[in-house]
Amino acid sequence: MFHKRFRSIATHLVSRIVLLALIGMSLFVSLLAAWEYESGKRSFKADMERHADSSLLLLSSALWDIDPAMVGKQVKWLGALPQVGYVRVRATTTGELFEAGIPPAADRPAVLKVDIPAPQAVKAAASIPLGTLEIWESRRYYFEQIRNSILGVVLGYGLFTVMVCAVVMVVMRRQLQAPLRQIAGFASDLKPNGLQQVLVLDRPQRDYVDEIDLVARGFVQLQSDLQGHIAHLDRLVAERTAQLEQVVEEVKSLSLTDALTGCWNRRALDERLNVEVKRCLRYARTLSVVFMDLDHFKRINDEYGHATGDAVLKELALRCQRELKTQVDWLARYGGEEFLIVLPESEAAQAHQLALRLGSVIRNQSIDIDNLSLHVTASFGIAQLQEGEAMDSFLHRADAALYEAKAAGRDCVRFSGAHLRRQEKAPHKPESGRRRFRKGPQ
Ligand SMILES: Nc1nc2c(ncn2[C@@H]2O[C@H](COP(=O)(O)OP(=O)(O)OP(=O)(O)O)[C@@H](O)[C@H]2O)c(=O)[nH]1
Repeated sequence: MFHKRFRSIATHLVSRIVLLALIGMSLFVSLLAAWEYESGKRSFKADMERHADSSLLLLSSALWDIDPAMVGKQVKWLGALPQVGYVRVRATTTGELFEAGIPPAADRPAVLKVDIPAPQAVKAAASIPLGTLEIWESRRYYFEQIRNSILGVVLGYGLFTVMVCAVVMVVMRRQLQAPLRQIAGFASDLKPNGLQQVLVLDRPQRDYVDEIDLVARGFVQLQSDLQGHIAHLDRLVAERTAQLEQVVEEVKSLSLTDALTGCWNRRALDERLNVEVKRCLRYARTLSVVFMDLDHFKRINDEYGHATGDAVLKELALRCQRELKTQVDWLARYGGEEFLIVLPESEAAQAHQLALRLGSVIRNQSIDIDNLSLHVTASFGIAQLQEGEAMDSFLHRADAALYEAKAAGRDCVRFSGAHLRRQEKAPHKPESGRRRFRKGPQ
């Protein structure tokens, strides 16, 4: 997920503390060095004044007595002081020079320069000074002093910084890093179906809350909100799926149902009859169909209008449905004013009985629409499925039988097949214009 290297907050914080400490220390050390140098110079001068005071008496009498050994000894003693770099005594009368230490650069003035007066006892006789005493500081000594002082400060400062960093690391690890890592691990392991998991942090009980507790509390809230949201979405999906299934069912039903009469349409007929024919052929079951066609329906349309024709068709389908007593028989609108009744497990004789009954119902019961009382008749053609017969041929025979019924003067029933046709009177001459077996609705 992340392509950058990991760097903990504690490390970041510690590096910042170290950087800050270094900057602070540099400033502090610079100031300290300057201060140490100045104060060193001041204390050196005071020191030298003290030593000069104590040496002046000795130097004064030594010069007066012209005792160069004593002067040299005293100069050596002064030069041996660790803070003194160079000491020089020049005798005024003889011009003799006594020195100790390493001579400084020519342009460096002496820190202390004092005249050596004549001893008290002869002061009146010799009013001019017997010589001059000059003292230079030892730079090396003072630089060492400053270095030692800075080293102490640096060590102390460094030690303090290390301790602060260690404390920060420990506190950050315990208080921040460990719980944050735990929260991050919990979050990455969280699955949509495991939102009820509870985040438990390995932290001691305390009587206050901190930022980590707030994050953990936020997590609990987020989980609960997500659970609620998912549950809501699940409900919504279930609701929508049910609605969709209902719509699909309705569409399916509409696609298989005839809108006018409510019985199966031609499409459903083809699907269902095909299955029925195959089933009967495989298990050697009987299957019969009855083609039913209203007689002179065109006249009704022509005389009373299309709407009346529709009402007649609806009524015809209704009467048909009422006569189909068993659950297995079913009715389909084949096209126009033509219907097909499918009778599984029925022989032609049973289909005949049904057709006669239906014919009688249609003939004898007027169809009342508004103020009209219409009397209609229907013709029927029957066929029983033969061994190994295809659906088309089966329907074709039933349609041919209907054609015969029409030709025989209508309002009658005809069978397909010579042996059965004998049961009914031979057909009359067919009327011209009667349609033949069709593959689809007209
Ligand atoms: N009202 C209405 N009429 C329809 C519908 N479908 C087909 N028709 C009509 O049904 C009539 C069928 O006419 P024909 O095929 O000549 O049949 P017929 O007048 O019944 O004559 P025969 O069948 O020979 O007795 C036509 O006038 C079609 O317009 C429909 O859904 N509603």
